[in-house]
Amino acid sequence: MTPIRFGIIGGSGLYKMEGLEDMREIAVDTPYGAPSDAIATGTLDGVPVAFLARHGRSHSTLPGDIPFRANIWALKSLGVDYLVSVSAVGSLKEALAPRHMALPDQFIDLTRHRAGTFFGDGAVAHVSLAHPVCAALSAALAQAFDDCALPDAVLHRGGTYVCIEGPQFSTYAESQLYRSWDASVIGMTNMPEARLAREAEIAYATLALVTDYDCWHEGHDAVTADIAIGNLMHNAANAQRVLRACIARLAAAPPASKAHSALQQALVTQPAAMPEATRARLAPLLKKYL
Ligand SMILES: CSC[C@H]1O[C@H](OP(=O)(O)O)[C@H](O)[C@@H]1O
Ligand SMILES: Nc1ncnc2[nH]cnc12
Repeated sequence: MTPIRFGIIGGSGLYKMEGLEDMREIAVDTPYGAPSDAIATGTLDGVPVAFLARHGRSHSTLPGDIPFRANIWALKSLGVDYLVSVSAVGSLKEALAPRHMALPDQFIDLTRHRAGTFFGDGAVAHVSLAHPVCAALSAALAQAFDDCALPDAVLHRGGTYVCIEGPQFSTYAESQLYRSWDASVIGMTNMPEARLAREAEIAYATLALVTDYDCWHEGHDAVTADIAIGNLMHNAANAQRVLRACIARLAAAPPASKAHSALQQALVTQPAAMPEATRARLAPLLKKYL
């Protein structure tokens, strides 16, 4: 099968990709079970793309129950090496208002109960997460945003995304704590997604859609799911346009990404020394190192 290099994970409010032609749904079986949903493959303006709804198309999976390893493994096995994650986020800064967009470039991972690595079972690797977002992919998203010239749309470049376990939103004290860390946005899903993408040598970047001011802002009600989804619906069409423009840019000139060689200096156990079953499980990740 021809590799599908460009992947999109849609979060809250983004359950399908508009404009996907010759669409086929693929139920990928992985060593980590089934992904969140069937993966929709097709072409966007002639470019092969794979789309996956992170919580399932009917939004029935909690953030902590998302099969992150199955999702990333499945996309990797299709050939994805550039992955754009779309996520609803709360704002931790006055300047990032609801309905703005942001391109976070750092994460603080406060999740507690999620499987966060493909390695283990006789295979040791330590990838670098110093720069968890692919700068080139994020730049392509920023350029795509400019290409679209969306009236009234605002994009913030950079910033730190705090990933909480959820599913409850934060307490006021927690929200103030994250603000004191100078974090920009808060969500429940980008970790361990970003760390697994790095282990799979997939360039990863998040297009964050600001839906609320969490619960710290005196002039705004504390976030509820209804508030978040309501604001997101206003932004979903814009997000789809930015994604489409981004894919066109990437296809025209796929940028170099350090993520594509993340395992080169990370593998401690050589594949030949790994148990056969582990090597088989990691095959899509290790292919070029075997
Ligand atoms: C419905 S608001 C809370 C929900 O939205 C975000 O999900 P995603 O990143 O998939 O858009 C947030 O992390 C929560 O899961
Ligand atoms: N305030 C918030 N906290 C966590 N996840 C969110 N997703 C959207 N808004 C959020």
